[in-house]
Amino acid sequence: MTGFNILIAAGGTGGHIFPSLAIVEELRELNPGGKVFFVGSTRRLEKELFASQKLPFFAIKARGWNRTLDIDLLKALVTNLVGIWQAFYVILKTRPNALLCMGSYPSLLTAFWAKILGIPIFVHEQNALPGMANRIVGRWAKQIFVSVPESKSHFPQEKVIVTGNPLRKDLLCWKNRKTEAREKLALKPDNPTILVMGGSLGAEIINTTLWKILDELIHESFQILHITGDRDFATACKITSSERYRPIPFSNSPGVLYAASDLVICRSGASTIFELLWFGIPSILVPLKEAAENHQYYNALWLQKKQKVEIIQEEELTPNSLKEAIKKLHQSSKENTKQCWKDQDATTINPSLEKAARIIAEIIVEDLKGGKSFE
Ligand SMILES: CC(=O)N[C@H]1[C@@H](OP(=O)(O)OP(=O)(O)OC[C@H]2O[C@@H](n3ccc(=O)[nH]c3=O)[C@H](O)[C@@H]2O)O[C@H](CO)[C@@H](O)[C@@H]1O
Repeated sequence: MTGFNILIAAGGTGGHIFPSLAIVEELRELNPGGKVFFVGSTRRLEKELFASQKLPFFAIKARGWNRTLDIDLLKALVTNLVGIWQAFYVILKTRPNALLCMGSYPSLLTAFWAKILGIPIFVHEQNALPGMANRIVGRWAKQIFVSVPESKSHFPQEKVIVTGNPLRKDLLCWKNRKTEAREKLALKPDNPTILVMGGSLGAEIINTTLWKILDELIHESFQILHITGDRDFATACKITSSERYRPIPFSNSPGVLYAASDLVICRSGASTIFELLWFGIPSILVPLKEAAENHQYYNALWLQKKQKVEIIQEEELTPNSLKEAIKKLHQSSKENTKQCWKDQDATTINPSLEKAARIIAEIIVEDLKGGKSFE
């Protein structure tokens, strides 16, 4: 038995890629001798991420389209025509026994060939409101894994399994380790600590609003860990000389940053939401308004039902509204428990988070053992 070739289509943003990396960690154990390949978009994030993990990666062209007859539709058509042949090349080159689609347009183009060639397709959807690519691919899929039950109704029900959202081991292992995390980061052990981040690409609007209240926060003894994204990092380094402010361009291991923090200010992409749930950290969420069909807002509402969340819509994000939200969460934490800012450890709200990657990998491998392969 030499193992199976599995092709994972995950592109565009970290939100599709990071859960797939968690699944790969499990596939390595369950599918020894097998190979995992990735196909995604031509963005820099993917190339760098997969190269750093030494994972074989193919970049193909793909993009979404408007449903109106205009020049944009023509451009999309040309791009996707090129992409679809690139996807065919990837399939020929990797000869996969199965395709796992994590969402995004490259996965749609790759799934098109898998469907024609009879390669079993699996889908994982991270968001409460599924994206268009996954909604289409879901019709061709053998099994659909979803992070939350709320997205079930958008897919053929009989194929759906609610698995939770796969999180990387390197992140899972930092739960309930605040003291150690602060030591590792050389932070003060008792000062309230805020982690500020955008999605996988950073968020300019969050960065600039934070900078306007930074002096006040520092003065009130907050320590701030700020993932700025590459673009704003140089500016962030010049904002203050206070050692209570730590700008970071991007972190390959955000687990330690979450673990050290009492409050997170961020976007509400799916992976971020589940990471907040895992750590049980109160958060201020600023949903990305231009995200398809406003799905980040629905992600934020979903988390709000489970734990302390203040939602600030982009048009309402001002230095004042941000300050008020921080004050509110800080205050309520202090009232709830005297220890709160020190040891606000998560209760395990969703135990499947720990197992999501394993469950998905197991189902795919077991299915392949019983099924026929593409040779
Ligand atoms: C613009 C857009 O359409 N964004 C979508 C994209 O989000 P996007 O990739 O921005 O956001 P997610 O919250 O899903 O994922 C971000 C991931 O990046 C990681 N991270 C971030 C910063 C850092 O320095 N290091 C690091 O590892 C986070 O830990 C997290 O795992 O995919 C998500 C999942 O389909 C969607 O919900 C988002 O709406």
